[in-house]
Order: sequence, then C-alpha cells, then structure tokens
Amino acid sequence: MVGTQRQASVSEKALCVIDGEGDILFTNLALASLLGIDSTAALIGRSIDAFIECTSIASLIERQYRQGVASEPTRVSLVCAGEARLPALVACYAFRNADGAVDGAALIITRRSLDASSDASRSERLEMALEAGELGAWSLDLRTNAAWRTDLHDRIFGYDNILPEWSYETFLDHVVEADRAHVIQSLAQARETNTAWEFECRIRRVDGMLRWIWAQGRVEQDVQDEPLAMFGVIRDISARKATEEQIEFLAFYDPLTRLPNRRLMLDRLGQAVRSAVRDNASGALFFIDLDDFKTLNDTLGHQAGDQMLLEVARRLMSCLRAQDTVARFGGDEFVVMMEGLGSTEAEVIIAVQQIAEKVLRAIEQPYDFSVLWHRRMTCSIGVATFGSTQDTPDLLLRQADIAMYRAKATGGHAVHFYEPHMQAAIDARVALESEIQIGIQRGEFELFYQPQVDLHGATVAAEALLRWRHPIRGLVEPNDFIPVAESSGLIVQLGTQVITAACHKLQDWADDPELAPISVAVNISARQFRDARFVDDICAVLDATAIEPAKLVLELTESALLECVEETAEHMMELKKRGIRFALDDFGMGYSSLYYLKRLPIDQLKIDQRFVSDVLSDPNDLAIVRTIIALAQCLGLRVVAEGVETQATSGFLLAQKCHLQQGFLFSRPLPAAAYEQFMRERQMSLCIPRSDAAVDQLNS
Ligand SMILES: Nc1nc2c(ncn2[C@@H]2O[C@@H]3COP(=O)(O)O[C@H]4[C@@H](O)[C@H](n5cnc6c(=O)[nH]c(N)nc65)O[C@@H]4COP(=O)(O)O[C@H]3[C@H]2O)c(=O)[nH]1
Repeated sequence: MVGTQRQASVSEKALCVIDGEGDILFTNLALASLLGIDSTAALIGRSIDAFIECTSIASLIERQYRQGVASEPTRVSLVCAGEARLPALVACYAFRNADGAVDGAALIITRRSLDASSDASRSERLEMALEAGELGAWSLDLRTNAAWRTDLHDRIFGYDNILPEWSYETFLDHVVEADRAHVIQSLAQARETNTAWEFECRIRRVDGMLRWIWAQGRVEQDVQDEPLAMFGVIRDISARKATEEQIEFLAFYDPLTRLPNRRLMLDRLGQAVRSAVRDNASGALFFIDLDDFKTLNDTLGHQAGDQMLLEVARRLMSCLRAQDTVARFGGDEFVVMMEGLGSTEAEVIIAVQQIAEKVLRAIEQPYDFSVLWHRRMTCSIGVATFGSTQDTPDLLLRQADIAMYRAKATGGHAVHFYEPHMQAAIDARVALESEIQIGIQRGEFELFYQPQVDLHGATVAAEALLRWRHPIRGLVEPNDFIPVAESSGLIVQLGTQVITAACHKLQDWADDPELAPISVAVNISARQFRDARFVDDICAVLDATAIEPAKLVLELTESALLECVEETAEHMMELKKRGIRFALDDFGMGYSSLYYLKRLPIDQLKIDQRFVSDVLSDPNDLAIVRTIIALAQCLGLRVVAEGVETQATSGFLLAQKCHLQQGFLFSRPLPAAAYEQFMRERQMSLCIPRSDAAVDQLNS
C-alpha cells in the first residue's frame, strides 16, 4: 500500500529495511506514522541516521552481526517531524553478502511506553527529564566499584551503545592532562568535606574530539561518615565555552587582523612597564600610522583597505620578535611594544633605530596582489621609551602618538622619538651614517697596523685596525664609528675596503724580504661575514693580488659566530679550503667557546685585553689566561695575547708559552709607512729581554 494514506495502529511495530550505507530501502506506515510523516514514500532512499538519534546505527548492526542474533532492543530517540524527539526501542537484524560483510539490516522500532506507575518507566522518565536538561547522570558504588550511567553520560564521552566498563579511572583518562589535577582535587575535597563538587574541565572523547564539560555531584556517606557512593551529573558545555571564547576574543582582539586591540595592549604595556623597572631593561613603544591610507581606502574601497591592513599586520609581525606585541588600535593605527631592548640609553636608541628601519623598509615594499597591484605604502613611527617608575601605559601611548604626529609633520615615512634628547641622539646617528657613507666614497678610511711579536721577540704578524681620517674631526677611532657602520649595514662596504687594502698591503710586502713573512689579521663583523657576497669577494681579492692565503687571518668574535652558526660555519669552511686562517677574537668573553672550537676551523685564539691587563694582579684573570693557553695548546691552536703593556706581563706570557703578543709595550697601531719603518728598525733585534736558555726551553 505504498503511497496510500492509512492511520497505523499504535501497537503496530514500525519496521524498515536499510542497505549497507544506512539508506532506507523499505518501510511500513507504522514508522512513517511514528515519525509524523504522511507517507512511506517520503522515507525511501533517505538515511536512517536522519530519523534515529543514536551515535551510530552502524555499530548497533555490527554488534548484532557479531552476536549472530537479533540485538537487544536499544533505547534511542526518534527525530520526528518538526524536530520533536520520541523515545523508542530499536532492534536490528543484519544481512550479510556472499563475502560475509554486512550488507544491510532490518530494523524493528517500537515506541517506548511510559507508564507512570511502573518503576522501570519512572526511571526512564527520569532519564528523559535528564536528557531534556542535557544532563548525563552517573553514580559509583565506592564499596563494589559498580558504576551506573545514563546513555547521555556515555554519549558525552563519545561512546555509542557499546558501553565500556566504567570507573573513576576511565573518567580521569578522558580528562585532559592539564585539567586533571584540578579535577582530582575538587573530587577529593568534596569527599573530605562531605560537600558538593562543581567544576568545569576539558575531556578528550573516545573519537579524539576535545570537549568542555561541567560536572556537579556529591558523595553519599553512611552513618559512620564512611563514603558509600558518588553520584553526579555532567553537561557538555562546549558550545557555551566556544561562545565565551568568541566574546573574549572580540573583547581583546581586532576582528580583522586578529591582533591584540587597544585594551589588551594597555594591559600588556602595564605589565611590561613594571618588569622594565624591576629588571632594569628598557623597552619601547611604536605608534605606527600609515601615510595617506585614507586616500587608498576612498579610491579603491574598503575591501582593498582591509587587504592592505592585513598585509601590513603580517609584515609588522615578520619584523619583530615573537615576544614583542603588535596591536591594531583601529583604522590604520598599529602599536608595537618591545621589551628588553637594553639597560643603557645608547643600547635602546640603537635597537629602536634598527627595528624602526626594518619596519619602514617592510611597509614600503610594493603590495603586489589583486587590486593593490604595484601599490606602495609608507608609514610614520612615533617612539616612546619606558623603563622608569613614572611611566604609565596611558602616558606612553600619548607620548608615542605625539611623536608619530611629529614624524608625519616632517612628511611621513619617518621615525620620531618623543624624548627630545633621544631624538637628538638618533639625528646624530643618522648624520654620522651619511658621513660614513661619504667617507667611504672619498676613501677617508685607512688601515693602521699593530705588530704582533713571537716568542723570540720577532714581529711576525700585524693586526690591521681601521682609522677614519675625517676632514674636520681629524683621526677618528673605530669605537666612534664601527658600531654605527655595523647597525646601518655600511660595515659590509667598509669591510670590503679593509680586506682589499690589507691584501694589497700583503702583496706589496711579498717582494720585500723584511716584510714578506708578515701575516695580517683583519677584524670581521658579524653582519659582514653573513653577507652573501662575502666569500666571493674575498676569493676575488685573493685572485687579484695573488697573495699567499695563509697570510690573511680573519678575526671573528664569538658574538659574530653566535648570530648565525650554520651560515658562519659554511662560509668559514669555504674560506678555509682556500687556505685562509681564522682567529677567535675576545676569547673568554662569550659563553660557548668550547662548542665553537670543536665545530669550526679556528687556528688561533686571541685572549681579550681585559684579562691580559690585570693578569698579574687579579687571580681570576691569571687563572683564565692560564686556562686559555693550556686549552689552545691541547687543541693545537696558536694563542695571541692582546693589550700587553708591561714587561712583567710580557715575561709572564712568555713563560706560559703564549705564541704571540700584541700591545702598547711593543707599539701602538701605526700607519702603514710607519709600521714598515718600525719593522725595518726592529726586525733584527729582539723586543723582549730574556735569557737564551729560556727561549730555547720555550721553543723545545
Ligand atoms: N689599552 C690598550 N689597548 C690596546 C693595546 N694594544 C692594542 N690595543 C687596542 O685594542 C684594540 C684591539 O682590537 P680589537 O680587540 O680587535 O678591537 C677593535 C675592533 O673590534 C674594531 N675594529 C678596528 N678595526 C676594525 C675593522 O677594520 N673592522 C671591524 N669590523 N672592526 C674593527 O674596533 C676595536 C677597537 O680598535 P682600536 O681602537 O684600534 O683598538 C685596538 C688596539 O689599538 C694595549 O696595550 N692597551
């Protein structure tokens, strides 16, 4: 009678036949009637899962298949027309195909009657009421460990009808590790104090899904206050938690860029100001505003504007460290907070200048996507620094904002400090930078040479030290310009000039018998060493001058090695193959020297002058110098002591078999011509007074 309307009798068993996929092949009117559907035709071909609320009909069938008999009726809810739920029992019988695999099933569905008078029905009503309140209930007999749970309780943990043995441990296994201690403590406290527990925690369902549950319950005790049983209810609160997280996200983050908003930034800034004072490590706040963003927004539309803001956010984050905070305050305003930039004002200024330049460069790169194709954007940065007890988040923001307007007033694409003296310092640095640039072009930089003396007192090497013959300031010492050259990147150009000049000097000396044995050590900055062209440039100079590569010693500091070990090691290996030698400068000042000594092709250790100068008066320095020399000897490395100013220090170093000595005792750094003169005068005479017996002993 398919398609014919007929009222099914309430007592008639509803049945249907489903295929291996769970789609209905056949059904009777009783099922349609139970579901509140007019005709059986509306059910044919549809998935049974749409009508029976049960985690998986497939597992029911699977169980029946394994047991080989019709399954025990299982309690389910029917999903009726209008989404109404109806309690029902389902029994199934599986069909198998020729291979023995489940190919479909017949399902017999009966409505669960709820007779108010029967105990069974009362418990069912209770369970339905609990389900209506989305509560899974459970109890645990503490004497026998017997556990009871409602279906919904198990479904919350992801179990279907195949119920596992349940215990306190099973429950705890589901609780995620981070929440477990809190759960155990809540339950234990409730047990001790005979009070109710209530907590929220995350559980990992049997299918791996992470859910939030709320749990409440208590312990039942006997007359002697001995615990008898625990019972309680749980509810899946994942949806509520997701909403709460969303609300929290909107309260603290910018929905477009997903960066922290003003509120969160103010909060983090408050903490940062406190730690800056406590740790004596200043930080800085950048107020960044895009230049002329309004025009872009007005001409290309808000969608293009949003794309630009998203890209700016991405670029800002790529310029900064993970611990820095980038926030969007709305519109085209971004605020960046950086902590731990230094303990001195000079350190903070250098760090700020470097980061600000990075930001300016990152923002001005073309925006080559969709409507923004070939668009350019610049920004203005206002800087306020913090580290004093008077700083407050509001004040700092105002200061950075004011500074940003000053940067805008100079035409944008600029950085401006709020603090006038810092602005003066940064202006001076910028001026020095351009002077160095001009000085490089005009060839104002010159190498001085400081002799290095061997165990016999013979000058066998020199350290090349840079000087700037400034047209107005006169001779400028490296400490006054190398840091700026390094932070601006000009050291790469300058360093190439130094190596070229040193190699040409070695070439000049090669034909002079008095100067030919001299090798020259050249200082190399980290930035220079990391430069992609560094190895090729040196090889080109070696080829052009045809000097003996072993005559060139490159001096690297530990901090230079530390900045990029892999890349540095690679460059060192390549140059080592050409025969160039390496010295580790300022040895003993770093932390992981031994690690580098093992890994990198180092020929020589240079003991820092801070240890050498007090070696005879400070027992710690004495121990350090002795250890470095002994270490170098064990590893087959040469040792150079720099900063030797007295005969006594020199005598001590000689006794320790330190291979080379350098210092004012022998000579200050000299211009090339003066150095050559020095060599000619001193080459034949020994600089260090000593007995021949002592020298023989040292050289043995
Ligand atoms: N008090 C005292 N000082 C002594 C004595 N003997 C030598 N010195 C000084 O100690 C410094 C040794 O150079 P450094 O440790 O490599 O330290 C160098 C090096 O780090 C850097 N530098 C110099 N030239 C270059 C260069 O061409 N490239 C790079 N990247 N850095 C350079 O500048 C630093 C300072 O160079 P200078 O001012 O020439 O200072 C030189 C030298 O004049 C002594 O007996 N007593």
